[in-house]
Amino acid sequence: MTISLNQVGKRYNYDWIFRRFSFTFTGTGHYAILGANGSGKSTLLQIISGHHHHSEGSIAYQSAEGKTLPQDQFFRHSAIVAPYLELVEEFTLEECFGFHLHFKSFLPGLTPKEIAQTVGLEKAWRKQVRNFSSGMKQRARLALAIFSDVPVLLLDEPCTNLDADGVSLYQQLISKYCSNRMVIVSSNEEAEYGFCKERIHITDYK
Ligand SMILES: Nc1ncnc2c1ncn2[C@@H]1O[C@H](COP(=O)(O)OP(=O)(O)OP(=O)(O)O)[C@@H](O)[C@H]1O
Repeated sequence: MTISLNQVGKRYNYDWIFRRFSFTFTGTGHYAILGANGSGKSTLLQIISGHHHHSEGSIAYQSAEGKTLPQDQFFRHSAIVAPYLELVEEFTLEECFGFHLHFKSFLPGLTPKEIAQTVGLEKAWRKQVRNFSSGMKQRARLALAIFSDVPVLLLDEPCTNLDADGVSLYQQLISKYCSNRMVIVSSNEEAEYGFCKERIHITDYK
């Protein structure tokens, strides 16, 4: 997968958040988008994911086979973790995973129950999401994204609400399941993006 941004800018009303952002994300690269609070990291990630529109410039997506993908098809090839993405509160974890499987498959070789176990949620299998702690919800979000069989992972503050064990689990999952996929992390925390060789400072594009 290749994601090419050319002179991309985003404006809210009269305020430009960033401008003239040109960058190509390729293959199995691991990228960190860095910057202070409010600098536009999440906004850039949401533009890449297609959740937000950019105000100027262009974005092109190309599959590994060299086919151009329309922006509205990119979600089929990517998975996102972000604090603002809600899980369905009425579902149990089992139902949550079942619902997710209508849209995306999990990586081969693991059952949903094994995935729940891997992220420490085996006891929550039949519990409604509304009764999860904030850290349990984050573990569920991470599981749904990292175990999705997609070539691109977009991670916005992926360790939000995780305890020390949770952060260590995140790092293990990244190292075990993400070496052969593109990962883009928007973060201020070294523990979240330490594995990313490529660093992008959003403040360079003001
Ligand atoms: N819907 C919106 N309307 C107006 N301004 C917005 C909107 N969404 C975001 N912004 C502004 O865009 C700027 C960038 O926000 P963004 O959430 O991308 O920052 P961030 O770098 O991810 O911050 P943090 O590190 O705090 O998560 C902020 O000034 C924010 O107020």
